[in-house]
Amino acid sequence: MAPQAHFSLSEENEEDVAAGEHLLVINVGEADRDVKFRIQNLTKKSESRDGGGATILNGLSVDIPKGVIVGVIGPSGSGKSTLLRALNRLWEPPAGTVFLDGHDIRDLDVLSLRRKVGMLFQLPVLFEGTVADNVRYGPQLSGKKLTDKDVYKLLTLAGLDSSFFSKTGSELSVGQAQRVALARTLANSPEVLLLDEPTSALDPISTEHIEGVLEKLKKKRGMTIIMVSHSIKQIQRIADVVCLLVNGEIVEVLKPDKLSEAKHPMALRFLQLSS
Ligand SMILES: Nc1ncnc2c1ncn2[C@@H]1O[C@H](COP(=O)(O)OP(=O)(O)OP(=O)(O)O)[C@@H](O)[C@H]1O
Repeated sequence: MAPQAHFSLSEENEEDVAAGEHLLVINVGEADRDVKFRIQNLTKKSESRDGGGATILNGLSVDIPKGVIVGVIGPSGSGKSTLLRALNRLWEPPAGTVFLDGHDIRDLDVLSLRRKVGMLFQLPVLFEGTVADNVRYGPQLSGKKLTDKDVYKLLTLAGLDSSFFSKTGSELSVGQAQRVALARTLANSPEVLLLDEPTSALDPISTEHIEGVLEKLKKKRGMTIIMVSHSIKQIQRIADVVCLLVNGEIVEVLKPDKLSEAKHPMALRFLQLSS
């Protein structure tokens, strides 16, 4: 059964609060649920010659539990993509700020990190060659050749039938290409999926397909999914918890059906204008 998501501002952990860390805890109603990602005082400034760049992420701290779908929403420029990109080192977070299963991601081999933590972007970019070539790409990098059957299985998982196997990128709609990109990511057997507005360029049917796949991945494989979306409705359909990001800080963590209870003035304004 899907966890009953609820949120608490961490009065539970006074030591952490005293240390100024982990003020926000995502609690999914199971006390011993493992933390998949621990983000601890993550800060990023834009680069400037005088060293005094603008703050993009501002001491962000949050624990992401295993096997949940976390929605990340917030105004444009609030740092959502920057946060996602830190989690598989598309930019290097400072040491001691991002932990996967308790390991500082800076200490992990970057390619194996990216296999474990797959990412899907707003617009799919397929490599040259067939759909099957694309799906085989990741495992091939680590010396593993997927059989045709493996490829068919992955296509099915991503909601595509066998007729797509030999097609090339130019023969696909954006929605179909996004599902191929998903199959290609899933070929690496990731434990976490980072999704940066994965359906914003898709029609409602393709969107429904992708959302269905994500829910299945969570339920059947216990995958942890962190999804940035501008669609409050989408977040309400599939997320277990929602992080509201404003000016590089997570200002609220709420259940999707409790978004109207947000207290932060900017978060409230954003939610009012988005609904
Ligand atoms: N490498 C960089 N150098 C300088 N500034 C950057 C860099 N990357 C992002 N920014 C700035 O950081 C801020 C946050 O950007 P980010 O793309 O993370 O926001 P976002 O919340 O995902 O926005 P959107 O919803 O519009 O996609 C923006 O002001 C952006 O211009």
